Amino acid sequence: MASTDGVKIHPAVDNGIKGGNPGFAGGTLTCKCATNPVKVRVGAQTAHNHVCGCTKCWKPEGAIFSMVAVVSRDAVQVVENGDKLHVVNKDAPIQRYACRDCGTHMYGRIENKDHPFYGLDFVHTELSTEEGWSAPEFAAFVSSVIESGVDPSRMDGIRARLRELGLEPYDALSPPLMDAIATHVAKRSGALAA
Ligand SMILES: N[C@@H](CCC(=O)N[C@@H](CS)C(=O)NCC(=O)O)C(=O)O
Ligand SMILES: [Zn+2]
Ligand SMILES: [Zn+2]
Repeated sequence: MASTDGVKIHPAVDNGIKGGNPGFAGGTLTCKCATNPVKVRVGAQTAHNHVCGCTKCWKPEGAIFSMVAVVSRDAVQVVENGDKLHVVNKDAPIQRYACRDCGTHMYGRIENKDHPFYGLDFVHTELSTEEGWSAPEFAAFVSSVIESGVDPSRMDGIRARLRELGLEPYDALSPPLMDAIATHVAKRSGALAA
């Protein structure tokens, strides 16, 4: 068994995971700027919260994983200092709106109506002080942390720690989400009845 001593994943999970509150109805995300922070109101509970090891998702200082959940785009509203937001990469499927001053990603949006997750925005609920957001359920794109410079020799310990936290590690999304994507593709191609 690989040692999990001192393996850090993300501040929101490193000391144990707090359960979400099903009745929770949303809160406000605030960027890291000391003055004039960007504020984004998320007016609903999130779903499919997970930690993501990919290089594209925003991570807090020192973390090797991001924590990211989805919510209906209709529930997401920029309420303060939206002029500071810019899209990190206009060509990516997920357009991530980041604060120009502190770099925090405030929400990610899909504009391609054919994308399996069209209609959902991606948000980092740790940016809110409210409690009750849906808890992370699994770990996605785990092998991708190597692309950010994590030594491959650390992977056994990282996967063991994720399992210890109850975050089953996958190298893409979780099987139910991968199945949902494949079903969407098969219905579009006609391989499955729409
Ligand atoms: N190995 C790649 C994986 C990137 C990736 O596919 N990320 C997933 C999970 S967030 C995705 O859906 N990306 C779409 C996007 O970045 O727009 C990396 O780490 O950069
Ligand atoms: Zn900022
Ligand atoms: Zn990601």
